[in-house]
Amino acid sequence: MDIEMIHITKQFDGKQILKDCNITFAEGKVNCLMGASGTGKTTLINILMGLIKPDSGEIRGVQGKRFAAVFQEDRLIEHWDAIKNIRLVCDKEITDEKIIQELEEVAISERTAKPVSSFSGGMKRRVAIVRAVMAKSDILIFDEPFKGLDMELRMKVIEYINHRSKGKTVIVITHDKEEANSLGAEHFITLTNP
Ligand SMILES: Nc1ncnc2c1ncn2[C@@H]1O[C@H](COP(=O)(O)OP(=O)(O)OP(=O)(O)O)[C@@H](O)[C@H]1O
Repeated sequence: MDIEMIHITKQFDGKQILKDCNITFAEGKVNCLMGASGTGKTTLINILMGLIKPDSGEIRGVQGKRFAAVFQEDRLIEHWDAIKNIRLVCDKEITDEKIIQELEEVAISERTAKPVSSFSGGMKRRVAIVRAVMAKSDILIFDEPFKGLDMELRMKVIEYINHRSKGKTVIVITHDKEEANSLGAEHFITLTNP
């Protein structure tokens, strides 16, 4: 079943951010959410995930579904190593070797047992991406996931995501249409100011 967000409205401090917003995300496809800064893309996905309550509106197609997300911030536990950060969301039977193998796919082959506080911004980003991909989920959300990654790493990470998110409903927020195309986006939604 597709995800439907129907008549969603949201105000912050009296300012209307989302006004009667009607959006469908196609099930099992890569959906690309675009729009200028401040049009409420992050707010919309926070509402979708149940992290923010809308002022009004309805959401269909998410009952019993599990979300995993890469937010604009990495949201890692800084004093934990990469493996432990990822393990937090994985099935118990996933081995350290498997996690290391996935990290290698995004070109992290050293420091996996060191606190992520010692990682570069781009390394932290990739740990956050692997963590979301390895989490048990039906709906995978990426909010500007490639910030801080150079072109070569970006391509590597796109390949990794494409390979590992097959069959899931993917929602990616990006300003870059080419990036969306490389991720195989088939469904494009553009938010505008109300
Ligand atoms: N918790 C909050 N309290 C008050 N205002 C907020 C809050 N969260 C978001 N806003 C405001 O809502 C508007 C939309 O923010 P949001 O982050 O959803 O936009 P966006 O489209 O994701 O932007 P960007 O592309 O820059 O990430 C902004 O004007 C922002 O300042």
